[in-house]
Amino acid sequence: MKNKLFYADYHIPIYLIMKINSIKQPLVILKDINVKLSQNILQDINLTLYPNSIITIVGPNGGGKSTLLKVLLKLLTPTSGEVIHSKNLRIGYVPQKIHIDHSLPINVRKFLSLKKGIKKTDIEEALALLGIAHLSDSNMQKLSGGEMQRVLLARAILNKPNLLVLDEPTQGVDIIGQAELYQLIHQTQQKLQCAILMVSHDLNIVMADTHEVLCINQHICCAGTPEIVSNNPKFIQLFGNQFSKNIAVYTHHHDHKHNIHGDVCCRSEQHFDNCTHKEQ
Ligand SMILES: Nc1ncnc2c1ncn2[C@@H]1O[C@H](COP(=O)(O)OP(=O)(O)OP(=O)(O)O)[C@@H](O)[C@H]1O
Repeated sequence: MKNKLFYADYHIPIYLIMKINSIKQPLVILKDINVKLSQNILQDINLTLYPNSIITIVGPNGGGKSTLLKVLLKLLTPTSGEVIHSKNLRIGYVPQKIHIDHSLPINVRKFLSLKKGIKKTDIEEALALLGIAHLSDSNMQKLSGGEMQRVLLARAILNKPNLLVLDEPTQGVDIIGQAELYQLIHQTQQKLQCAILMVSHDLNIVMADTHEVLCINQHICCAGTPEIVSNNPKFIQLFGNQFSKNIAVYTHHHDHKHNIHGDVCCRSEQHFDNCTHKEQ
């Protein structure tokens, strides 16, 4: 069980990460994003992504998660608001769905080489990193759900991204395969030292490696560490108490908070509730 006060495997306290982030240049800033199509899809979304951060987006079906990713990727222009990309931003994207024309047989190597400016060595490296070198001559149409997701992930890392955007990366993968795939995503993040923004319904699996959870239902309902979000009444209202309890099994219960300087404050429950320096 991981101690959620610490960042990934490095045992760096989260308050320190927040301090470090404050001096890092953001990769992406979303400012006051609103999307209105036939109805309001997203309202007043503000989000800043920093290098190496791992953020998981959860929310009900139709809550606007995929739309938010499309806005961030500049595939969809928001009705109002601003999307700012850093100059050095390199994005790798795994979409929720991909259409492969069954009348055009294509093998994995050829599929990966369709991406512009990609060298043979980039493809070999990506296949090796994701443990699918043996699939390089396989027909795309014949891949299993898990193999397909690994190939899509391989395609997303061909340009050595510093931000990986994943929209439900375990679609069509069985429960054992899901845990393996998330582990692979985590290893890939460590290897590439990239940030991850991921939509997932499997918060109980991904939370150990997630720094921040955003719960979205048109607007940001709640945000924070998995522990904070899973205890938030708005999250419990959306996902139910049992889901929240399942997540809580993985969390570290602590009786204090740190103020913005990293000092421990508010030890008792009562002080905690009244504390003006709660972690956000
Ligand atoms: N092009 C469009 N025109 C009109 N409405 C749209 C369009 N694209 C998406 N929507 C609507 O926007 C809402 C949010 O869709 P979105 O796909 O972002 O939700 P989501 O949270 O990713 O859902 P899910 O978890 O089911 O994948 C939905 O009600 C959807 O029907």
